[in-house]
Amino acid sequence: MTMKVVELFTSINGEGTRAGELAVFVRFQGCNLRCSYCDTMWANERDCAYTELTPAEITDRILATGIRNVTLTGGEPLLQPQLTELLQALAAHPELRVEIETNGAVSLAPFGIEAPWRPVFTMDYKLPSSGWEQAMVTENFSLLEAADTVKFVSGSLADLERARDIIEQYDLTHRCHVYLSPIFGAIEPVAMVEFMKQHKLNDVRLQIQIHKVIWDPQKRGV
Ligand SMILES: C[S@@+](CC[C@H](N)C(=O)[O-])C[C@H]1O[C@@H](n2cnc3c(N)ncnc32)[C@H](O)[C@@H]1O
Ligand SMILES: Nc1nc2[nH]cc(C(=O)O)c2c(=O)[nH]1
Ligand code: SF4
Ligand SMILES: [Mg+2]
Repeated sequence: MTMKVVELFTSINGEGTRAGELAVFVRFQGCNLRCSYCDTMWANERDCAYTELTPAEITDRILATGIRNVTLTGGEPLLQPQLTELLQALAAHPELRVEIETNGAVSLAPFGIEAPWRPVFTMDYKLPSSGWEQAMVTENFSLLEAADTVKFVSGSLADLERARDIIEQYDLTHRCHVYLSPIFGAIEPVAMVEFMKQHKLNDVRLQIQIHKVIWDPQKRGV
């Protein structure tokens, strides 16, 4: 069995707790959502170009880069049937730090909660602008740990209000990292800072996708 890889590249991580550090990215094909703002919609299409690789081959390619931070993304990486096998193969190399970007619409329960190969999760909570809030699996919040992150990608004040409600309702700042990130180009970051100040959002971080500042925002493989 193989996994569908649409991109495998090294860059700086533009998002999350290791933003600014080098990371190797593995982007998988296919997603169960179609967020209005998705910047990798091409990777979601069934007929997009992908390479079929086994977990062992992906592990070899990651090791060959010499980079220790690994980000598994997509598309939606939790939909790959061999993900657990890949996580187990990567865990055999303890120098690797593995993180998964996931959309909040797939249960985290099968993915290594309490297992030695558990990765760090960055989980989105899809806000109204995405069009997919109804798909959120809120049971996932109780499976998150201190090293994990919940990210709210926001495009309006209504989104920010909703994010604030969810942070409060699930007491997220006491559970894990909490990030607000603008839908690129849709909302002025300054408006997000004003919102944070107005509501005294302690322990919440604003995050801007660094790679879209460094490179053309449409550029792939960076
Ligand atoms: C492309 S998704 C892939 C992983 C997974 N499907 C998810 O949604 O988390 C990776 C991250 O990019 C974010 N993202 C996608 N399009 C964006 C945009 N236009 N502006 C800001 N963030 C965006 C997503 O919200 C998610 O946090
Ligand atoms: N440089 C860079 N950093 C990223 N961090 C998360 C990404 C993603 O698409 O999940 C991403 C990405 O696409 N590029
Ligand atoms: S869940 Fe992630 S990959 Fe899927 S459409 Fe939304 S942003 Fe794009
Ligand atoms: Mg991206």
